[in-house]
Amino acid sequence: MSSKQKKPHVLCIPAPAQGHINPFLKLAKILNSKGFLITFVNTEFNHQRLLRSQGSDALSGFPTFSFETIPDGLPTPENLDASQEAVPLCKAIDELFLDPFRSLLTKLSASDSPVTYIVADAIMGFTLEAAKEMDIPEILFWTAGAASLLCFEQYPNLLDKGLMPLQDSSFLVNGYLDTIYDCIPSMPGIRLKDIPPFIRMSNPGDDYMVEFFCRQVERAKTASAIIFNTYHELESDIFGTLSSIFPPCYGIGPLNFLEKEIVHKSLASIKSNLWKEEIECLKWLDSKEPLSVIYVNFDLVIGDSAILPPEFLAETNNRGLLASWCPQEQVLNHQSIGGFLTHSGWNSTIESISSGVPMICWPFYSDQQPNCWMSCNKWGVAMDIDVNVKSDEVAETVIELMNGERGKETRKNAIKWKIKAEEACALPYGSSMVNMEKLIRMLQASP
Ligand SMILES: O=c1ccn([C@@H]2O[C@H](COP(=O)(O)OP(=O)(O)O[C@H]3O[C@H](CO)[C@@H](O)[C@H](O)[C@H]3O)[C@@H](O)[C@H]2O)c(=O)[nH]1
Repeated sequence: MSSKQKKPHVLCIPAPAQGHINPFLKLAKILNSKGFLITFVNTEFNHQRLLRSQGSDALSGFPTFSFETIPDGLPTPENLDASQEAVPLCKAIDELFLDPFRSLLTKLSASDSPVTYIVADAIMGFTLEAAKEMDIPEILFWTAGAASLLCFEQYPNLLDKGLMPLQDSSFLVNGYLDTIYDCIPSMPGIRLKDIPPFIRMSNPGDDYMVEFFCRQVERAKTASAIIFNTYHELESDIFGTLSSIFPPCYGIGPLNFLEKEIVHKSLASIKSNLWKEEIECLKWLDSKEPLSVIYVNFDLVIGDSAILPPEFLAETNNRGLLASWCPQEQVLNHQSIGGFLTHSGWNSTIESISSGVPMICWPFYSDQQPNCWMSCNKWGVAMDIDVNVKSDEVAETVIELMNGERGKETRKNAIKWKIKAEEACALPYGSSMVNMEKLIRMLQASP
């Protein structure tokens, strides 16, 4: 047997969206640097997007790291650079992905180096079925924060208790959503409005997402382990509650820190941005005073670029810069950045925490509401913005974060959690480093 054949072979399969591909690719590069053969599976649509944004050679020529694709079964959208919509994508995942995934596994099984372990996105629960059929062990990766998994796990309880869905849309604004929901022991004080909002109103799209998440959460209970891009100290009590409901759960993040520590330089050209990065913004930031810039990114590129009113452009000319896709981790680590106005996607949250940058959270949907709640209430690293906010309140919050007393406190907390994140990723006994070693031993132990 050649040395290549002796290597354990891990297949990594993220859900087909930017916020899932990013942490998965970091994990895959870490595992590859630790000696694993890697097959990374994207949808054909996203693979083509990666080739367009990264260059046609960027993903090939790595002897132990290869990319494979499966079709998503969806019609090709008109705008090839738009995010795919959540409901049709989740339906496709549930109904169309299993067969092509099975065929891919069969093909790889017949090769010189069959797959020895699968690491699948927790919302790609269908993979567990194929893995079972082919007797390949599987670990799940929940790419959001650990707290959000607990919130989704509450969906059946919320329905059983009749707390959700709301009777009608008046309940969205009559104060009902401020009701404290005291059923999650490690999240005391969480309100109904902080629960992922698919469950609020009954309509075909949201009802589907509720069913989808209930199914994925139930399946996740049957995996051999679940990993998270978070660190134990950040969510220690949440991990305590998770352990009574789910298989062993491990925080192995922030992955951007472990990536820096472990990944071989030879893998540097493998990147996950689906959009081309506009790196010129870094030069612009160089010209700004320390802690003077607020970075705003909502990361919701669904249609064409936003059209901003000319008054806004005139007002911000010379003191603002608009970019459509930036190197976010570098931006957050730039000394001129004093705050981050974010939609509270988990990657943005953990990247901001690991850069010591305080946030203003303006969550849109899904796990973003619990991420916002944790950021503001548990970690004190953010201030939140209400959905029905007026522009002068946004301005007030930004000024408070950048210059006010509350802002100072929030920045102090953000720096504290950044230091704890560094400690979690430190060799040899940081909690995430130890968990990563556990994961590696698990993946090596497969038949
Ligand atoms: O100009 C940009 C904008 C974003 N990013 C990166 O893109 C990722 C965005 O991820 P995230 O902040 O998690 O947002 P979404 O893409 O919206 O993430 C989806 O997936 C996440 C992980 O499961 C969930 O937490 C979110 O709710 C869900 O919308 C991050 O790594 C950013 O660094 C850039 O590099 N440049």
